[in-house]
Amino acid sequence: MIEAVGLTKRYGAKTAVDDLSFQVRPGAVTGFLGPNGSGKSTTMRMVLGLDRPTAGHVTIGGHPYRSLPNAPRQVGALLDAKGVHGGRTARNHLLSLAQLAGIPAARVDEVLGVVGLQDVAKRRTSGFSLGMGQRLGIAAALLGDPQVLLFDEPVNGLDPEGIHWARNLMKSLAAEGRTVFVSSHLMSEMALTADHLIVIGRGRLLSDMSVTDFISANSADFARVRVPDDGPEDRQKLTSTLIEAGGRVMSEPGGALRVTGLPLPRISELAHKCDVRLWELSPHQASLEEAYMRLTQGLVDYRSTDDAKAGLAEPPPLDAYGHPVGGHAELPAEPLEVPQEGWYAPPPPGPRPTPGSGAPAHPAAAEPSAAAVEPSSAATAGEQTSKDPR
Ligand SMILES: Nc1ncnc2c1ncn2[C@@H]1O[C@H](COP(=O)(O)OP(=O)(O)OP(=O)(O)O)[C@@H](O)[C@H]1O
Repeated sequence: MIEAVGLTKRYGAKTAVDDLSFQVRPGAVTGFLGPNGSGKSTTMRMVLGLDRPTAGHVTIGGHPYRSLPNAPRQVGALLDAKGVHGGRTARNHLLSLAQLAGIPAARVDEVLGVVGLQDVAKRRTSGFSLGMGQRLGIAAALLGDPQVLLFDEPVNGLDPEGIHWARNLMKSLAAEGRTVFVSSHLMSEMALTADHLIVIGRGRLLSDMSVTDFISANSADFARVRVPDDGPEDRQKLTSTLIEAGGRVMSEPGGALRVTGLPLPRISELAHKCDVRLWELSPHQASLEEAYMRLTQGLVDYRSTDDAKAGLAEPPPLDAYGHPVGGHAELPAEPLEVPQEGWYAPPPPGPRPTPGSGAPAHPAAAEPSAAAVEPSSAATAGEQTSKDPR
């Protein structure tokens, strides 16, 4: 088992990992998710003794990596598939790692077969594709037949067949009772591979639960409701009615409403009761990808200014004037004031301005924009390949 307690890493003013506590158990694949720069690699380097924590500690089987007897036989890791000596053949690269760790040469041919590189074993690694490099890194991690395995973005560069293979490999390693800790940006991939998820953002723990719990907690059914475009008052009236009936209502980009907590027939009934015509009433399920993006929203360091995925972000609620208010996902529970005039030019928050003061020209405009340790092996895990200049 890997156990982190209060794990913290600062680089000058930058806190890469912030008071992180978690356990990674044997017999399961644990996915380690977070946006770019959220601290996944730094955490893995600290697990492998390549970076020294600023505070807290992390152990494998109760010991810091550096105190483990014959660590390469106990822990295998793929951190950076590019960290291979390009002049060596794949086989020689693995042989040198095996020799350093006292692993018999026969194991090299075994792992080359496991990762499907037996036919290119005598080729220099400088000519390897990204996917071949990843496979070589995975072979290096498996070399010592370790009980604990860490893989940093192992499917990076793999083709669909390779991704499928890597997924099955992780699962079978876990089924053998090993501890498998895999980082990824891809929620969709982790949902298929992992049994347990640890999600971080800006170095902090956001979620630590089984995939099953994550699904039931995050992929709630919802209804999409749309009223005619020329009926903003109807939209408002329906929103108030649905909230009064116990529903949760959120604005979606494009003017639709996302309703949870009420079955479709009840929504239809309520719309009929308050005399609002519907253009759309359809059942949906929030995807895990969407749930993950919502979870990490606001903790993403690098995002394109026109990132289409920003559209998946749940928009904050709107106040009575159509402006976002902080904090909660629902529209305010109080019935909303429906301005009798000027709906298309709602006043900004604060003191009410005089009409025509430059507020958004349409309710939608008032909504938010959418709302290895050298291919790493156990054999090399103790080497100083870290960015941390100690
Ligand atoms: N040696 C270092 N010196 C200074 N800052 C660093 C160093 N290593 C990492 N960082 C910073 O720490 C933060 C976390 O980086 P890290 O590589 O751990 O994130 P990550 O989640 O693995 O990102 P990615 O998914 O992009 O690989 C980033 O802001 C990064 O710039």
